[in-house]
Amino acid sequence: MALQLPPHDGAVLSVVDMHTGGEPLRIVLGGYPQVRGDSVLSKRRYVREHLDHLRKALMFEPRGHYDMYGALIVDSELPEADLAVLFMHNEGYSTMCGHAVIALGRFAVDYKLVREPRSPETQVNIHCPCGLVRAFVQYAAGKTGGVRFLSVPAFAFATDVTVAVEGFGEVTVDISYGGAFYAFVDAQRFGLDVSKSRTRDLVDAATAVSNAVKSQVKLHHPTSDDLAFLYGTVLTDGKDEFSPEPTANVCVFAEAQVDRSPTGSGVTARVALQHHKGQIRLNQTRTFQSGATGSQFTGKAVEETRCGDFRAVVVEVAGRAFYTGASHFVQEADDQLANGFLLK
Ligand SMILES: O=C(O)[C@H]1NCC[C@@H]1O
Repeated sequence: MALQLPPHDGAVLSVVDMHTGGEPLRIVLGGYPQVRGDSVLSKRRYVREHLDHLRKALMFEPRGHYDMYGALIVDSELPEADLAVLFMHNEGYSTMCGHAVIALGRFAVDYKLVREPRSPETQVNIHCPCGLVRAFVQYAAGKTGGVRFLSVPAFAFATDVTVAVEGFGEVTVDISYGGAFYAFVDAQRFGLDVSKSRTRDLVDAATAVSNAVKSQVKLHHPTSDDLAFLYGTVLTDGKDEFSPEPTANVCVFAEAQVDRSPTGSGVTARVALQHHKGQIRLNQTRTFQSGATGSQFTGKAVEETRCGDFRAVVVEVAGRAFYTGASHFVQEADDQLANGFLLK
């Protein structure tokens, strides 16, 4: 039987679903009204204020789930951008998402959002809320493959910051920026192992750290106040000194959401931190592994630069994304749960 839309009221939301290292990405193809704003950051504010019901419809149950992630493609104000994107998750809208950039790089080539694709790599300039991110998509014989991207300048914001964490006492964290701010802590501090412990225990510890940092540390970003918030906490295996062996981490972001991938923006921030501490040199490639799924990204600092007063680096992250499907989502006017719900 051919796919036929079921009875519905109102707009149909069409999406393509992908995953990068296990982390979902639901890309909106159609059904959103026009997103107003003269910059990507103002568009991010607009969707938060006017279109948040659509985020909930797509991210929450029954169409999504607690840990769903999405991308809405919008117009960019930058002439060099091929597309701009707003990221969405269980709590709102992030400023950077590496796993999404890896998926969107492929998507942009496959869905012809860029000029003629080139072998061996096609460049896709993706304007994220944090700034312009340059993605390079492997392309051969008409097929897209792995993606590497150069993110916005990343920097260590503060190291060895002691915060009082509810249930755990004083904890010393590092805070670093990779398009979004993260706190970093060795999971051993909580008697946990990022690859073996129960996800619920990792989430509880990471969430307690995020709450403490949010309430006790004032963040700022040189270019915009919209970027100055803590996105999450990355628990690590503590293996920060350079080694050819992978190092594992788990990222808990937004409202206790768990990244299945090694977290592209987290890897960016972690490489910046390692470079700041002299644990990794320019152009040394490190492998980062998700404690959740074992999936891997590579990361390396490729250039020293500045971001305001901060000494920063440009970090390259690489990984692979895959398609999982495409859907048309509908709502019925008399469905009391049509707007979505989450089980906590
Ligand atoms: O890869 C990343 O950067 C992201 N994945 C989910 C949380 C982060 O935005």
